[in-house]
Amino acid sequence: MIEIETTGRIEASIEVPGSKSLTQRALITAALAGGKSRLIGPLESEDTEYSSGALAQMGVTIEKGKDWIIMGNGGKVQPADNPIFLGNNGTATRLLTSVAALGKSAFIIDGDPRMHQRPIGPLMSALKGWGVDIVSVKGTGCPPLKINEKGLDGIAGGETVLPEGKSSQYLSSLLLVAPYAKKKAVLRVEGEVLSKPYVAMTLAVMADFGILVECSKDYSYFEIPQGCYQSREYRIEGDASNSSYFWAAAAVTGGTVTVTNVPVPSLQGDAMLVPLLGRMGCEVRQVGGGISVTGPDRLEGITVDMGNMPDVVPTLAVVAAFAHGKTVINNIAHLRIKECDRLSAVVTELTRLGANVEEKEDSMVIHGNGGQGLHGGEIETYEDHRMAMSMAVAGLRVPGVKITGESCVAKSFPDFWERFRLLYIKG
Ligand SMILES: O=C(O)C1=C[C@@H](OP(=O)(O)O)[C@@H](O)[C@H](O)C1
Ligand SMILES: C=C(OP(=O)(O)O)C(=O)O
Repeated sequence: MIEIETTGRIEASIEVPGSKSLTQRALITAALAGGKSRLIGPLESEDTEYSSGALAQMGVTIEKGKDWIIMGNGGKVQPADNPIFLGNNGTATRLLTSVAALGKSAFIIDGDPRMHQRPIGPLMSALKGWGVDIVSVKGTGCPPLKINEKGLDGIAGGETVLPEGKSSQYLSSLLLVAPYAKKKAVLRVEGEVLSKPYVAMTLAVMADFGILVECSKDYSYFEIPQGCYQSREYRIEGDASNSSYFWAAAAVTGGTVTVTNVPVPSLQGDAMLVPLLGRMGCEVRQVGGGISVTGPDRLEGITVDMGNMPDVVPTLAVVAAFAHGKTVINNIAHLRIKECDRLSAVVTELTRLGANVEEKEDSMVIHGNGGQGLHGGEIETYEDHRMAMSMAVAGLRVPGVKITGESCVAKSFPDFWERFRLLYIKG
């Protein structure tokens, strides 16, 4: 357990580790490329360890130093001797399922008990439409999965339908492997696509590695050309989701924090948290290659649709607890299928600290009164890194906030606590 210390106005400048989403995408495109790629500034964490380990099981050579060197296999995925275990890494589970489907042998994709509750049925259905043999072992539409048990070979391609876009990871997964289908791949998506900026990020990384996808503006239709990714040197942006805790620290203490390595514009949709902090009263500026946030004397509540940036909802909710007036966060039902049921967890833990918060089916309402009446407490983190990191921000203003299960930050930000401590321990 960690107890956070309260502090006055924070003045800090920080370089955050590389983006989890970009690292995993670039790993996959580099692994499927022909030739040698170099990733500059990749994220070293539990989740990226799972992804790179899985790709190594599929025969890809990855040398990890400060940069990562990847020898691409040109799309020739090798058999894995053992099941591929991905913990609670939703991104890798969804993205690498399709990579395994490119292989000619059987694969088992598995994860931890929470991953056994996180759906993947819509992706399975779309892959079946491309001729892939894939089953959910327990018949739950969740992992573990068996792929290619009948000895079918690769992805046939043609047209398929993704029946639901509640996780953008289904769509990213299909797009990343589609160039390697035997016939040109076409993809139709039914229903609203949530977390859209992650799809844009996938398309951008594919383009950077030489594959240009044609699509409709609303992401309901895609045509993916056949081809092979081109190996290259690729620089990973700092992680915007993980920067959010530092920007939020500035917002709630009335100080200034500059994150030096999340650029404007960023490939990461979560960088759009910054304008939301601006709407709440913060001053936001582009500084060199980074973004600076200064907290105001008085934060104001806002109404916002966060369907496109689920991972920074806990951060905004914590800031809202220090604002004046009501903050309504809409369109966030997909928070319920993350590392934990994050919608419910955020409401429960903010309530534990004395905040007035309502949980609705797909939204939450925070009734802020400038942080008055908030008090300390032992925060449960539900093995969810974002719960731990976001609730720590409250402890900068409220005495006695203790974070239990703090090691869960290893998923995306192993040295988070060392860096966060620098905000309140001086010298
Ligand atoms: O593609 C990605 O890298 C991610 C997509 C998002 O998931 P959903 O699309 O399931 O909302 C996000 O929550 C996750 O942390 C990373
Ligand atoms: C939801 C997250 O990750 P994933 O879906 O990859 O487990 C996250 O990092 O907040």
